[in-house]
Amino acid sequence: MNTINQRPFTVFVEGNIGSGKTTFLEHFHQFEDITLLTEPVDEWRNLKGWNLLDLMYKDPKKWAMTFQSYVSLTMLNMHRKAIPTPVKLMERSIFSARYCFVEQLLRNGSLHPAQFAILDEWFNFIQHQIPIEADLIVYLKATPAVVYDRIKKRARSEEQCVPLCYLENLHQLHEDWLINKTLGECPAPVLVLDADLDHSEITEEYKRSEHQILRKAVDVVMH
Ligand SMILES: Cc1cc2cn([C@H]3C[C@H](O)[C@@H](CO)O3)c(=O)nc2[nH]1
Repeated sequence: MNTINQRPFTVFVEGNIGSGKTTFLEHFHQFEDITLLTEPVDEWRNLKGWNLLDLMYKDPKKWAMTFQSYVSLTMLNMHRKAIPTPVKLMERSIFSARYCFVEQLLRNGSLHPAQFAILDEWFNFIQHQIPIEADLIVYLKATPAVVYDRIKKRARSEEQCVPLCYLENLHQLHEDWLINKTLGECPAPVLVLDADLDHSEITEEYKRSEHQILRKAVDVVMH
């Protein structure tokens, strides 16, 4: 790849909590031409000793603004990270931050409209000042009841209080953003995978995206 000015083929992996994004990314560890950028959850769970994720879930009205402003900073860092490979796979994006999570927190009253307005201004500023491009969005589409069960089994402590209705709302926001195109802008073509499939069947489903992603990687490398 011409590393001077050509950007890598960039894929955002999007989906509800528990839809299998980390598992999907791990499937691509086998390819050396792909750099994987997983969601910086550990940074959100320990910023100078503060677990912002836990604070947000425990008292969203008080901490949602703080948490989402830090999420946006860490996601921006990931978008801007220079990588040596022809393909970059990123877990979520500043787009899902804005159109799924921040939107949800406004609608459920955790963000005051004035706080939302500030986060939206930052999102618009970033959009205009720092071009964030993507070539493909892989949408791990899952049924809310399925991800609810997975979250219980995964047992990430901060998430045990997440109710099914939160996941249903987040699911609908993903659908409106990526499928119905009635919410915000969709920055790339969307490949939908059936994320309800369990571990044994999901590898076949991943292979469907593998072809699209790797073929594009060859294009990037060859031109
Ligand atoms: C971009 C973005 C990711 C993201 C994740 N989360 C939460 C959902 C999960 O419980 C956890 C890890 O994805 O963080 C959030 O509240 N707001 C977010 N915004």
